[in-house]
Amino acid sequence: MAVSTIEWADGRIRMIDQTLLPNEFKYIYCDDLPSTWEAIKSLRVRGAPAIGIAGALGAVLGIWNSAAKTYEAFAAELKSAADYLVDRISRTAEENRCLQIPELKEVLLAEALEIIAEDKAMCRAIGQHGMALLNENDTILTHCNAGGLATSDYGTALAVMFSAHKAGKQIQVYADETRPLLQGARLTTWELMQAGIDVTLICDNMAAQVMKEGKIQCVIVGADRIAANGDTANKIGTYNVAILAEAHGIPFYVAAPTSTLDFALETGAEIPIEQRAAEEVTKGFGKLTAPEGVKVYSPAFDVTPAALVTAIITEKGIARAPYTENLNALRDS
Ligand SMILES: CSC[C@@H](O)[C@@H](O)C(=O)COP(=O)(O)O
Repeated sequence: MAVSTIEWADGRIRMIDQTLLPNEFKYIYCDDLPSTWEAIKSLRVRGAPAIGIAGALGAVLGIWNSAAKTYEAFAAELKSAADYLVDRISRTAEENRCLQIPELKEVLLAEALEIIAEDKAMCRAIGQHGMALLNENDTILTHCNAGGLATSDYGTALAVMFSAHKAGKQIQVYADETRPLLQGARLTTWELMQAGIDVTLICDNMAAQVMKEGKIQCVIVGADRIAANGDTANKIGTYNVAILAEAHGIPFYVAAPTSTLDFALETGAEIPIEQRAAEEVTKGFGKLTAPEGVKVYSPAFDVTPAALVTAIITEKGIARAPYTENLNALRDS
């Protein structure tokens, strides 16, 4: 994407308010921890990598106006900010505890900016590796938004499409709407259209029919967490798509940075699933679409079993089953 999803702007965090897209393109500014937390919680900034960046910049924000005179007082303030949001910044502070506080603030900001730079490089590398899986004139189905808006600028699943398109490959994309918050409809189609990529929007429940009609050559989705055995957590509905892809003999690819791999988890059964508010289902965008008071169950993510994943595209290369060995080898490469 040409626009920057999240960045540091003179002592504040500037981010695109993704809840307003595609109707309104607006930057918002967070100048303290509560506003940063609110932005993450309300999905103004969303997608695993972009949330990580918001956490790192938020921790810096938490101490930017600190009046602490000693490292100990400064570290206590940073800890309460970083505990809440992120830990890489805390480690950096500990490693630089000999510095004067003003210098330390600059070191921490540099670390947060380095996280953004790493994220950008990671996205580009995923794109380069992934585009080798695409053939001329392929149509790809994607779910949710694993694009520039979910990272610092190029995305993971969408990075593959951006890279292929940039390299001159003719590709088309079908984007699942992605109930209940419509990240596919609002964000993925918007990003792809901005890039000039041919995109068609479908409701989630149309994917089987579209596959049956032979319109899809592969599925590419992002991931929020991947267990050691390759089980993959991503936006709710991803598992449905994987089952449909398997039933139609269509390759199902996951694109994610190696930082998404969590080797502490043997399988996806250990991944906790966030529950979201009932109103996101019954009143998503203002209008009540179910009887008032109806019971709602709304898991935000699901876990696709590794057996349904054809390959995992990372910034270090592409891993295939058996994932436990191959992901390990990739991480250490
Ligand atoms: C590039 S990250 C991929 C994911 O974070 C993405 O597909 C997803 O599940 C986003 O969910 P969201 O709730 O919008 O943050």
